[in-house]
Order: sequence, then C-alpha cells, then structure tokens
Amino acid sequence: MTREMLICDNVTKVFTSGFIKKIVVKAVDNVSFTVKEGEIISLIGQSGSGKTTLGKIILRLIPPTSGRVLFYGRDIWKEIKTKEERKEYWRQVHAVFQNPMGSFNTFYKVDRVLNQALELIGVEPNSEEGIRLKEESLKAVGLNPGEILGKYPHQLSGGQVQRVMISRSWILKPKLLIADEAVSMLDVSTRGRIVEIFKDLRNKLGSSIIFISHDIGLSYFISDRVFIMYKGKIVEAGTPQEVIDNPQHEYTKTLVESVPTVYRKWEDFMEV
Ligand SMILES: Nc1ncnc2c1ncn2[C@@H]1O[C@H](COP(=O)(O)OP(=O)(O)OP(=O)(O)O)[C@@H](O)[C@H]1O
Repeated sequence: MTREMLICDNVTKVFTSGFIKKIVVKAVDNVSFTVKEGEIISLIGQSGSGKTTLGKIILRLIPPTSGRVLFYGRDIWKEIKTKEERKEYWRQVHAVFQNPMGSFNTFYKVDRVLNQALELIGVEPNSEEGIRLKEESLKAVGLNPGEILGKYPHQLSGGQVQRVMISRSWILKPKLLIADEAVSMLDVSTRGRIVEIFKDLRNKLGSSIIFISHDIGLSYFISDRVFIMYKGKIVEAGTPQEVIDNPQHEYTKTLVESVPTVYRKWEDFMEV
C-alpha cells in the first residue's frame, strides 16, 4: 500500500502589509490535501492564486498563519527546529524554480550547483565518486557531461540550464520535489521533454512531485491528481481526466476551454 508522504491540513497564509492603510491578503485559504509516495500532483491556478506561497510553506521557507504541514507524520513547522534538522529536511524536499538562469550565479561555472548538491550529501565534488555522480546525473537528464561541465550559464540554452537544475535533484534523490513553474519559460517542445524527465525521475527514484503551474494542459500529461487553486482555495480536485472531462467550478471550466491541446496526444503536443 502506498504511504502518505505529505499532508497539508487546513493551511492558511495571511500577508499583512502597509503602514498607513493595512492591506491584508489571504494568499492561501484553508487548504488541505495529501501527496502519496511516488505520486505526481499538480497545483494549477492563475497568477496570484496562492500556488507559490503554498509551495514555500511546504518547503519550510515561510510559516503558515495557521494549519499544519506533516511530512511522514512530522509537523515541519513545529518539530523541525535546529539548523541540522532543516538541512536534513531540504535534502528530502527539494525545489526546482521557474527561471533557470536566475537559479545560477553568472560568475560561476554550472558545475557549482552540482558540487553544492554533492557537498550536501557528503561527497567530495572532485573525488572519483563525485565525478561519477556528476556525469551520471547529467546523463540521466539527457545531457552530455562533456558539453556541459566547465561552462558558464550564458554558454548554455535555457533548456540545458533547466536540465542541469533537475540533474541536481538526481544527485540529491529527494523524496519530494517541488517544481514551481519549472518549465514555463521554455519553448513548447523543450517543455515537453523536461516534463518527461520529471516523470522519469519519479519512475526511477520513486520521488513524489508537486508540479506548480498555470497550465492545465501540461499537468494533464504529468500528474496522477490535479488540484485547481482559485483565490487561495482548492476549488477542484481529481485525476486530470476527471477534472478535464467534468469540471465543476466556473474557473476550471474556463481553464479547460482555453486549452484545446489537452485533448491531443502527447506526440502531437510535442510537435506544436
Ligand atoms: N511576501 C508577500 N507579502 C504580501 N503579499 C504577498 C507576499 N507573497 C505573496 N503575496 C500575495 O499573495 C497572493 C498569492 O501569491 P502567490 O505568489 O502565492 O501566487 P501564485 O499563484 O504563485 O502566482 P504566480 O503564478 O503569479 O506566481 C498574491 O495576491 C500575492 O500578491
């Protein structure tokens, strides 16, 4: 039986800003859902619907105003306290963000992000094991190590840089991967290939993935379950087929209507 890895239990996040006039935004509003071991779920919603805030709460970057996030039964905001415990959590829960170039420091070779991952798991980057792991992880995402190692980010394409970021996850072998708009800046066919790599990662490493996107079309091909977010709430949940065939919420209906590609085969989609 598959175990529940992550439980979000009534998670709410309220942001308050402004000095003279207080502005209160309920970015995440009483959200509950679970992620099973090896499951890929998608959080889909328009800009400002609270997806990234929820992702950051799960990543233990910003605390919820109320509610709990349990990772294998452990409340990540109450029971993870020390720096060591946080580091251990981030080894197990890893993120790939939207802007591949923004994740890199332009002054360092791309090798650095892989070296940092190796250091996190206690492997000396220039040891035989370190070099082997770097090569293996790049090959796992379809890159040729000889073409990538030793290069600066601007010498690679956006798709290549994003793959290097994913190969970092291959080294860390996280239990849970949070991919926040990780493919939205790439062209459609590269996007398709990167999505396949995420799937491969799940199949080979058994990682669970939370795929955050505004694109229900892509989620259709990658997810076991889809959660539609609207104004901070989950307004609809189900398998991609269920959500697309029988959308209940008005927002989901508009979303489905605006993405005709979801009805095409993957191969057709790749060729768009
Ligand atoms: N640090 C913050 N302070 C104040 N308000 C914030 C903060 N972070 C996010 N918000 C607000 O919370 C709401 C949800 O933002 P969030 O970034 O989670 O949405 P999103 O669905 O990820 O959007 P996008 O797809 O544009 O990234 C928005 O109204 C945003 O302006």
